[in-house]
Amino acid sequence: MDDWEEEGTTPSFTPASSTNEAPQRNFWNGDAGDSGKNGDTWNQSSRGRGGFGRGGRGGRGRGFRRSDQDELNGDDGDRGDSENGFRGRGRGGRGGGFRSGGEQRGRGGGGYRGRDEDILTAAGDSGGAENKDGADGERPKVTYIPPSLPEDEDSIFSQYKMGINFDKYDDILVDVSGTNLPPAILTFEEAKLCESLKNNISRSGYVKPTPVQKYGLPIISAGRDLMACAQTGSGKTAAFLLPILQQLMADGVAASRFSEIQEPEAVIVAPTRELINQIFQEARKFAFGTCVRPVVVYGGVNTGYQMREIQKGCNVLCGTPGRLLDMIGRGKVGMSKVRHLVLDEADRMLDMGFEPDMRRLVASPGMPPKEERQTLMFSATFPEDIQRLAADFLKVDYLFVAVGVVGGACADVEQTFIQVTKFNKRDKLLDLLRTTGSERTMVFVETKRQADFIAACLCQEKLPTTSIHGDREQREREKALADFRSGKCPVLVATSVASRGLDIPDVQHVVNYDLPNNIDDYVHRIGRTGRCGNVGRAVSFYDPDVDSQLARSLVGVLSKAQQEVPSWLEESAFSAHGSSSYNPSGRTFASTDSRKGDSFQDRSSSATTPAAAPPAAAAADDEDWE
Ligand SMILES: Nc1ncnc2c1ncn2[C@@H]1O[C@H](COP(=O)(O)OP(=O)(O)OP(=O)(O)O)[C@@H](O)[C@H]1O
Repeated sequence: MDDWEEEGTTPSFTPASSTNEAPQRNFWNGDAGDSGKNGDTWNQSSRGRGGFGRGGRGGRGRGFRRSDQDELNGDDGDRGDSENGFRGRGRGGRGGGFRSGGEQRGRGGGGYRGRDEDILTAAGDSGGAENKDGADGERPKVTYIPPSLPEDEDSIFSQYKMGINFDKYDDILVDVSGTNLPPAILTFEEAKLCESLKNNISRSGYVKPTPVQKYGLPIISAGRDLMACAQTGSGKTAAFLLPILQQLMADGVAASRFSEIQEPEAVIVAPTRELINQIFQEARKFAFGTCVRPVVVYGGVNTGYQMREIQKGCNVLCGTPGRLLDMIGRGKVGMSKVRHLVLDEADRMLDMGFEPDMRRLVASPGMPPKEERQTLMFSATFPEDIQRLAADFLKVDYLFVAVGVVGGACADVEQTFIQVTKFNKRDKLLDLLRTTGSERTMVFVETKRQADFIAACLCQEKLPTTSIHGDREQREREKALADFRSGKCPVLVATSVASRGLDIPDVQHVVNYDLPNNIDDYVHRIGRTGRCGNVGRAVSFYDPDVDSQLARSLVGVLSKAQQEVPSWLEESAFSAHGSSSYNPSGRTFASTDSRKGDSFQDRSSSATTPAAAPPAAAAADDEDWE
């Protein structure tokens, strides 16, 4: 264990498993840890931009830095079986197949952590479930049982307030491609939902559907497969939950305790524990008062507890991939009744980290083939290469819905950039946070240790701060989120583990202390604010020494969100990539169903509303900036 993480706490920052020495040192301006001088080492090890290229999927700057890899696979990856594990492409992961829990072997336990490295497991992440009752001999049994969820209606239906720009959703261009498109709905009434669902929708404060819901509901109700891309915070979760629940209720499914193996009708997967938990809570809300029972399984929580929850009856199983596969492997859930399979954050679920798990999931015993199930994919970003891969999981005639610019940032987020150096960024952060007062702010950093370090520094400066990252225990992660949500700690320092999907009310501000190394991550991170028609602000620290590879994509995102592009950023983009293909002018719309690149257009019809079809140059333009 790295001494960095062993001791000391701060008034409100208490990373129990990974406490650090920060309070004893003058970290803010001092020379410990990642400050200037030593920061060199720190930064070099953690910001190696060149590492882990994606091969075959280039062009979007989606390379993986060491820390990304670690974060992605260690916890963001959230393979229940491989927390903190290192996972590279094609590492074989779980060893495939479905063994019983007892047979599953440990993940190599322990791990090596050098001073400037995050955890690398000695034996990779092969095999096994996270909680094997100590079977691997080295990992302590996971005992954490999350607190019971509130049962009272007020808590269940606590609402995210619609913002002043909610009605502007109506102006966003929507492009649907594929054949035999079901007509979009304009109101929830048109969706022909059953009474209990309608009541739950109105109790949730939903008055009218967002664009992705207007198109998604009828498409899903018609039984079609769907790939949907819509901006962050625009209601994708309800877009898939409502029609699935409607279908289950119409079919009269009901949870039954009387079966040893539970066979859910719907399976939903998402890449992080917090996100899947959130989706589960949304499902629980919409299913309130009905016979449909959602259950959630994810890593970091006692497996026995989750098995007991499943055994109480399970119609909608929400899970992170590792724990879900573990439950299947243990024979606690069967897949033979699955009619709806949802991949939320689908581009991440099919990215290098999770693709093998997704393939295992669809190949798991009993899982109906794609022709016999409905597969739904949702995200705010959908790179073309991932779309092509996704087609393996979808029926040939799947529909593609693009709300606005595929991969575009939410226009309700005001994006600004500050040029920094590694020597002055901490002071800049402090200056910034001093002006934001008690505004709820998420600060994204690159590494887990950086998260602890910055959080400790901020606490030392009397800014109540907490942190979330993959080295924290699940109990701590959930506590950190709860403290942030409640406002006890209005600043949350996070790694990319918190970049996708989290829907936390009143986050006014996102700070990219370290910019991510790919543009999609940027779009998801800043999407933690400016949700559901609310406005938000994102401030990104741009260090020309390390961030220039992102400049061009950033200019593209800013332009397309009709935001001011700083001239220095434009220059940086220009010089980083040459002038021949540089085109900062943002189009207002681009449908990027990857099938349009080939002969698909001949086979499909395409509807673009409310405005005219995109200009023919749009596709080429899209290529330009990505
Ligand atoms: N029709 C609606 N009316 C009012 N509020 C809504 C509506 N649809 C969704 N919401 C609320 O908007 C918020 C954002 O929705 P959601 O989390 O589903 O966004 P998302 O598109 O999945 O975002 P992300 O891309 O970040 O995952 C939630 O609090 C949700 O309850």
